[in-house]
Amino acid sequence: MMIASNFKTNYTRAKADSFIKSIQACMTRTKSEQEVRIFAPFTALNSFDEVKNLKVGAQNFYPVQNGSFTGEIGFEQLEEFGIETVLIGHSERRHILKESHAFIAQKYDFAKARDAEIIYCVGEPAEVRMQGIDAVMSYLWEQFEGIDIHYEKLIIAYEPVWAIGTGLSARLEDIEEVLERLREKLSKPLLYGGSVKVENIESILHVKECDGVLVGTASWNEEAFCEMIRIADSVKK
Ligand SMILES: O=C(CO)COP(=O)(O)O
Repeated sequence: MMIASNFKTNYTRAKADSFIKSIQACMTRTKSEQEVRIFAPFTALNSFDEVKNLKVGAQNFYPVQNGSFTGEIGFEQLEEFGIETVLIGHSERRHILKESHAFIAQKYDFAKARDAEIIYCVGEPAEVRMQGIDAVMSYLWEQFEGIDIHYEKLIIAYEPVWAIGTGLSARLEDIEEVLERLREKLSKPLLYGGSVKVENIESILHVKECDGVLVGTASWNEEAFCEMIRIADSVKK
């Protein structure tokens, strides 16, 4: 399974380096078999390759190799650190930073053309959830418009917007229902994100179509993130 941490706009370079080295040690000590990803801020990127199943990824990028786009980070700047996994379509980029779906799809195609691993994020806002599962699925499938769902290195993260950062994850039956409906058309790994923490990760990972988690807040504590990885190692599916 995949256990991913999204640092969002947190951690200095020094603290991120210490965190990542701590997780490397944790995975070596526990002989973890999980695929672990840490999405650190750009300033914290470096080449961390001591543990084969731990990769540091980028939370964002501008869809060019390089060029004249003041303030942006292109793929050339990611490749310098051996970054080969990216987040695309996170709800905070869609709803806070107002990134259009067309631009998200453009980033997707760019990353795919560079053979990057992509964690593609989808999720509905509360007002859609209140209209019921059919409205939720209609909203989610719109987020796949123009997205190659057969791309070999695609991983999908279902993150209901209303569960992100609230401390209240979606109910297990809601997670199961959405993942099962996504599975009707998608063959790639399905992650859940939205207030995952030590206390609920085991039950979430036992959800039938759940192949892992994408964690924000609770993963910013290295002991907690190491414990989540250990719990994932204990889950037999
Ligand atoms: O956005 C998320 C991961 O990308 C989830 O954040 P929280 O775990 O803080 O709800």
